[in-house]
Amino acid sequence: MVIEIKKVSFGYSTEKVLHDVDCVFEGGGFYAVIGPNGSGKSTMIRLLNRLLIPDTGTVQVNGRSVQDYPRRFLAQHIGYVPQSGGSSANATVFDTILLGRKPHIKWAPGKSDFKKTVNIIRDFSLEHLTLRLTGELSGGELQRVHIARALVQEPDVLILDEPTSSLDLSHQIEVMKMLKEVSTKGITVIVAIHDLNLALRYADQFLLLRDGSIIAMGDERVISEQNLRALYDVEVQKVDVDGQSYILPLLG
Ligand SMILES: Nc1ncnc2c1ncn2[C@@H]1O[C@H](COP(=O)(O)OP(=O)(O)OP(=O)(O)O)[C@@H](O)[C@H]1O
Repeated sequence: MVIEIKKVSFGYSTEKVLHDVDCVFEGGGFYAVIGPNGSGKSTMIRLLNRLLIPDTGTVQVNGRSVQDYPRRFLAQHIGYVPQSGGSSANATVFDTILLGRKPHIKWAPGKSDFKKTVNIIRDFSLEHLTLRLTGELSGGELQRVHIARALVQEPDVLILDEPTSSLDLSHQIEVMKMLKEVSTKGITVIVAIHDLNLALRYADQFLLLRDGSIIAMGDERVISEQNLRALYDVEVQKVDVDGQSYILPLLG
């Protein structure tokens, strides 16, 4: 599934937040959207599944405007995990994750919906929490539950807004590895993320947003010292350790 943003501008009020944004997300890529606070990352990814509508320009899914698709189609094919994880009713972890199957269920969950739910719970090692209410979880546990719910939906495109923001180091790696794995199976993964080193390690395409405009897009070479200085006004060094690039901020 290919998603294309064509000459999109958007503002919540008269002031524009995105200016003439043009970019293509190809099927199976792992895209990291990077930029300072308020640069428009969340806004941009919310346009992809029609949570927001462009003021000008279009968002196209497989060559057709996203506005022309029925809601159910988008729910089946595009998964979205908002920044805060999204509100969920105070249901059990099991029911919350099972809800990810909702776009595929006619009137009641079938055997395969339960099986997929059990499998994803195992993949995320959430077995000990299945009967816990979501309101009783820690921020990181809840974030993993919401990512599991998005994965059980089996979308073609998975959009996540800062999916590792509440996670400890080992769970950050677990989640990014899992996203990498699903992208290798052909699912397009798009994450807004502040952690440049996690992005560099797992994503394969990078989109740099500054003040609502894309200043660079491409492979890991766009995460350059020069571009990061332009983005954050901070001096950094890009270093190589055993063939893997890392960004080292030079703290003043
Ligand atoms: N619902 C809203 N109503 C009005 N303005 C908004 C709304 N949501 C975001 N904005 C504004 O739009 C701009 C872009 O916000 P956005 O959330 O897209 O940035 P971001 O790059 O995701 O930031 P962060 O890294 O802090 O999450 C900001 O100036 C923000 O204040």
